[in-house]
Amino acid sequence: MSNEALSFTSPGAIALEAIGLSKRFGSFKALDDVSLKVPAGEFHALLGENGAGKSTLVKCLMGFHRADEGAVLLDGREVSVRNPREAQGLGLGMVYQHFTLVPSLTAAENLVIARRDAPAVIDWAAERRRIEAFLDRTPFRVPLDRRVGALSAGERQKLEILKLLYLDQRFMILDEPTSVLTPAEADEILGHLKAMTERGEITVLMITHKFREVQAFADAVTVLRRGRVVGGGRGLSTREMATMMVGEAAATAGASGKAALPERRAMPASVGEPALELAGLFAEDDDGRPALRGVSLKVAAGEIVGIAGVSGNGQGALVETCCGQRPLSSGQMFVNGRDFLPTRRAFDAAGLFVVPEEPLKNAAVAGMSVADNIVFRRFEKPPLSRRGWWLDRRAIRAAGRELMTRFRVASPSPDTPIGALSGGNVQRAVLARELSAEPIAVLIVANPCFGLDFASAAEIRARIVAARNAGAAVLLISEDLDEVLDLSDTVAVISHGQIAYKAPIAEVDRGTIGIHFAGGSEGEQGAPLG
Ligand SMILES: Nc1ncnc2c1ncn2[C@@H]1O[C@H](COP(=O)(O)OP(=O)(O)OP(=O)(O)O)[C@@H](O)[C@H]1O
Repeated sequence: MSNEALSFTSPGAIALEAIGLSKRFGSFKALDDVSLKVPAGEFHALLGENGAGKSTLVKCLMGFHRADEGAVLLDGREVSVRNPREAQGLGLGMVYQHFTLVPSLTAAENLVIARRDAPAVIDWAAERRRIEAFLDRTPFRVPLDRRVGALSAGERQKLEILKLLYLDQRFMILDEPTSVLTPAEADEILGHLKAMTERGEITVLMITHKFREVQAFADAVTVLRRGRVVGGGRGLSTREMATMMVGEAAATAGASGKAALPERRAMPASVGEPALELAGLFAEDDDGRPALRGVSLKVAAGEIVGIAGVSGNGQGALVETCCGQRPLSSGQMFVNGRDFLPTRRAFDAAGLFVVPEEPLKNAAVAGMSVADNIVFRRFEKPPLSRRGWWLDRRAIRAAGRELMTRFRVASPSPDTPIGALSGGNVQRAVLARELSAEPIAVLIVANPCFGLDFASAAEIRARIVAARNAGAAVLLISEDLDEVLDLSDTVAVISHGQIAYKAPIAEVDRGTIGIHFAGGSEGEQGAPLG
């Protein structure tokens, strides 16, 4: 396979240098003269706020995009990477935010089919020996015979990395590799990678928004801002990195992620009907297995109930059933004491708003413009439409533009298809649509800050608390335990499709939550808390 191409690089870690890379999308310059040097065996972090150009840069390195200008050197020799296959042949591999494994195959089968030189007729016994010998040389352990669909998120992420190592990728690009992991899983995986860099076996370039990980694992950082390199180096403090990313004033407001939270107004003392009540929800996943097994929960007006848990314990199904995207096998949902059936009309009548996770997939139309996506829920109402059917394009554009400014959605124009925005900006646009409505009686949000840079995360969390202060009942479902602990009045843990624990925030301690997390998803060894 790649041996020929790899022959000019040294046997261990590969050094990479990008010189003066520029990339335009139409008239928009996503990368402007970006240079980056990652010596062999370095663990290098790539930072930048949402839309700064991080993904564009690594996509140019991996051959998904062709840079308009600039050069890439591997071990000092210029290479031309025209597509990801060529990147693979040169020893460049990438771990994506989403998993790329085949869920119905076992871990071992996934490794075999990943090989570019996999034979048409596979000698499974020989392959097995080869994989076991390979695994002996790596620190990562995964159950080889288990179907990937039954692996925990941590095990899947290890397998993604093993796949690259199996393919002899010795320059590894990681795009927010820990976003689906518990802090302990993240530390384990990054710790192994760090040790491998120290032994000179691989080089790592990691995109992350987590300063803690940068401080703990990275040897050096490069910071991008609006498509340009604005700083970097070794031994930088969190504050120095934050300032490079967003500028002095914003860094002061948001570096801790907590500073910007508005003061909480006391919850109304009279506890009448809960604004949202879930009563014994049962639902199945796509394979007909139980996903929700009797979820019951009440959320009062002016309260945030935060549901924590290890990824894959029913969070997705819970949000989907509340949105009407997954049928209930049994159970009932009440809003303000009335039976609620999730139809478009019922959402508006009840003042119920939902921000699901992966908003581009679940809450936006990728090919439609940013402005249209933002005003989606108000199309047929004045002033965006007259007599309920005549759409006023100019008013839609103006309303879209106004919300884009308020929620700081960075887009070349209101007419740009939302699918072309960076992940963080899609998130902001969907939040702009759901959080700008008045009044919000019930707000359901899932992983609202997933993939957001620290300043944006602080801003979004502040908006959620503001909605609560204004009287909304908020159901927050988040895999970020710190987020749940920072925002919630009441904390619950979901495990195996059931609410395993629930307590007011004042009575919650991380140890108790850890015990309830530990019943986590299949294959999970418990999910210790960081
Ligand atoms: N295919 C494309 N067409 C048009 N514009 C694009 C395209 N891909 C990226 N962009 C724009 O380039 C800019 C940089 O996007 P990029 O995805 O590289 O940012 P990022 O730093 O990775 O952000 P995030 O942290 O939110 O993932 C954004 O303004 C984005 O809208």
